[in-house]
Parts: sequence; C-alpha cells; structure tokens
Amino acid sequence: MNELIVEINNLTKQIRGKTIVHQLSFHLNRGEVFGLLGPNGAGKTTTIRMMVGLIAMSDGDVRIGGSSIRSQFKDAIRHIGAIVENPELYKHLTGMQNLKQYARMGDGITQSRIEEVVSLVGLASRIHDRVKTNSLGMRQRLGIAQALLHKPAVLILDEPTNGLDPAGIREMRGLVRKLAHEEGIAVMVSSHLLAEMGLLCDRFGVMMDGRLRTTFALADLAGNAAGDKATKLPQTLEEKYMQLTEGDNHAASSTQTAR
Ligand SMILES: Nc1ncnc2c1ncn2[C@@H]1O[C@H](COP(=O)(O)OP(=O)(O)OP(=O)(O)O)[C@@H](O)[C@H]1O
Repeated sequence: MNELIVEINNLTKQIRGKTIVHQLSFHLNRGEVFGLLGPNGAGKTTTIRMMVGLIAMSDGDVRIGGSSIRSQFKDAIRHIGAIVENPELYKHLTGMQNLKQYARMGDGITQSRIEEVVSLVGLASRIHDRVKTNSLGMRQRLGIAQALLHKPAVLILDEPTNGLDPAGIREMRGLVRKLAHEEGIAVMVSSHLLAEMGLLCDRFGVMMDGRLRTTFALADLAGNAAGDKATKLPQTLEEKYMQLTEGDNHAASSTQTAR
C-alpha cells in the first residue's frame, strides 16, 4: 500500500505581483521516484525551493511526514534531505572529512551512520581522497551521502544528472532507484531530460506556466502497459509530455536525449 510522506496543497508563489507557481497540489509516497517535469521557466525550481523552506510560500502548504513547512518547520524539515544547487563541499578536504564536518552540525550523527551512507552511495573505496580529485559524479554522490546523514524520509534533487557523463548518469540512476526501492525513501527529481527521467522515475508531474498539468505513473503509458496496442494512449513519456505541453515553444528544445 502507498504510504503518503509529502502532501502539497495549493502551493502558490507570487513575486512582485506575478504568480510564478499557481495552486500546486500533489503528493509523494514512500519508496517511489517522482519526476517533476516541465520546460524551462515552468516553476520547478521555485516549487522545490518552497518545499525545502529556502523561499517563503505565498499561499498553500507543504506537509512532510504530517508536519507543516509553514508552521512546524523544524519538525517538517528533519524529514528532508536535498541538493538544490550544487552540493556544498570543501574541495580541499577528503570526502570523509566533509561528512564528519557536516555531521558535527547535525544532531547525534554517529561514525557508523557516516560509514553506512558512504557504503550506500558506493564511495567506500574513494572516501579518503580529496574532493578536488573526485569526478563530478563522485561529488554528486558525496552530496547525496551528506543529504542522507540524518536519515531523511524524503530526498529532493534538482537536476541531479546535470553535467554528468554517461557513466555518471548511469551510476546516479542506479543510486536513486536503490534509495527509493530498497531504502524506502521518497525521491523527487526535477529535470527536463525526458529520456533519462523515463529510466529513472516511477511517477511524474508535468508543470507548465507555473501550473501542474497532471500526474501519472510510468506504468500508465500505453508503451509500458500490458497488451492493447490499438489504444490511443500515448506510448512514450516523450509523447505524453509533448501532448501536455503542446504549443509551448520551449518544449521541443528542452526534450533532450540523456544517453
Ligand atoms: N526571484 C525571482 N524574481 C522574479 N522572477 C522569478 C524569480 N525566480 C523565478 N522567477 C521566474 O519564475 C519562473 C519559474 O522559474 P523556475 O526557475 O522555477 O523554473 P524552472 O521550471 O525551474 O526552470 P528551469 O528548467 O529553467 O530551471 C521563471 O519565469 C523565472 O524567470
């Protein structure tokens, strides 16, 4: 059975009289990878920034594990791990030193928890290297390790494969799916790399002009459903996305092949 962990209700952002995110409502379940899709400027990053409390919401609310980001911020935020811009790392320190430094700022994070997350993200053999010698993919995984230290139930990643090479993208995909499907974390990823999102996510929300057009599961696409090829359902994620964002000039240019 699906277990709800994030509830977003009528989330709205206005900046200088302009509504950038309009009454967004959706939810995340434990153990799923949810992809937030949409052309450039659709409002994905603004949505994520409100979800993690980096900017205030103008209206609506986000509840994480039942607690409101608006009125119970401390309770709500302890359930979230996030990388919104690039992971913040000290490049002259090793991966382990970075994690220890970060752990000191948290509450009760033990050495054994640090070792657990290092092994979870597959960095055990390189964790004593200086970060400046790490590949971008390794830095991203170290960032995820850092975000996981306090055992969040929700992990939010804004464009996690940005700049990664094909091997790095593949590793990131494997890691994200493992965190969701084996560790039971709800992972939300934003991107407009449709091919990659089709391989990564279980469910999607498509935003355009600050509004959520719809949410749907990968399994609902006809190309993935059993049988009935005569159906008029869209076959692929790209087809579905194009239907939903039709008429938007950015849609075609933001549809890229990730591998
Ligand atoms: N601080 C701000 N002041 C004014 N406008 C803003 C501000 N932040 C975002 N916007 C506008 O809000 C809209 C949504 O931006 P946002 O960055 O959330 O979109 P996005 O879907 O994440 O796009 P991208 O895929 O390009 O990252 C854009 O038109 C952007 O210019």
